[in-house]
Amino acid sequence: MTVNETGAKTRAPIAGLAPQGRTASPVATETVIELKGVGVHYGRTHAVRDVSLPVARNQITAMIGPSGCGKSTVLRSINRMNDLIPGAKVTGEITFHGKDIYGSGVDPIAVRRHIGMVFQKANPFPKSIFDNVAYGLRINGMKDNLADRVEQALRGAALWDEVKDNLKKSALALSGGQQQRLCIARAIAVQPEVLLMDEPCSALDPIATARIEELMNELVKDYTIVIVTHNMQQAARVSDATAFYSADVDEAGERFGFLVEFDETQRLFSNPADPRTEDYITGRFG
Ligand SMILES: Nc1ncnc2c1ncn2[C@@H]1O[C@H](COP(=O)(O)OP(=O)(O)OP(=O)(O)O)[C@@H](O)[C@H]1O
Repeated sequence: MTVNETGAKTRAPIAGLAPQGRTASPVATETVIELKGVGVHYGRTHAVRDVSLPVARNQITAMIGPSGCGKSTVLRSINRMNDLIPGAKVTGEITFHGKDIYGSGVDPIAVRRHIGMVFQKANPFPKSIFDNVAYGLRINGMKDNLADRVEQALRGAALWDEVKDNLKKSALALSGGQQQRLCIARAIAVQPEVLLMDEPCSALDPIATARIEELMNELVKDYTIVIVTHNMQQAARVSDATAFYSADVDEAGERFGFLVEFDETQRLFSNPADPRTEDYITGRFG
């Protein structure tokens, strides 16, 4: 991977993105997840409207945009985390390998096992390092070779060398960056296919942030990643595709978020199709 003058990384282009594919919903050939006309209500508020985009396998898809435009809301809809928020309702369709994750009979817990999540603030359980990583394995009945699985997850999260002699120590004694990598280990322990990351570095210093970004570049070889970030430079550095969201007010005076543009990261940052994207990435927004 290299970084061009816009700061955007240049890895293999997203399969299937046509050169003229400048619409909000270009088609990726190796689509793992697809959002089609997705909207999210919180009670009577239609907070996010009509989002359509594909998420390509073994790519990092970033979601950027101003505060309150619905990035986290959309992210949470991808593994049914919004189900846990009273009054939240998702409309439209979200497919995982072509299957509607909101279809009747689909178990949201099974969805979350395949599509894991890492949150903004590291949230280890008040348990040992080992038990944090083993937690999901135990509740998912993946108890065979538990120690090996925990070790593999900690290695995968680039934390093993730092904690291997202290696995019984409380996870809460780790630094913030280590705690976030522990949460990544906990998420990957159950071998999901997709990792959703909601501003995973926003509480971290630049060194810990760089380690997580490095780690993402490793993880994407095995996982498909969707990241929400406030940090445009981070989106440019780590992602392959970027979705830019914004917010507007409808005729009834209600504020709502929507997708402005989705494209390969390099192109979105160097030659955005929509003037609203350009205003945002050049700092002229608002
Ligand atoms: N649990 C909730 N209950 C009610 N409204 C919510 C809830 N979570 C988010 N919202 C509303 O949905 C809209 C989108 O919020 P969301 O947090 O998804 O945006 P965001 O782009 O991720 O913002 P930020 O960058 O500040 O995290 C906002 O108007 C917000 O107030």
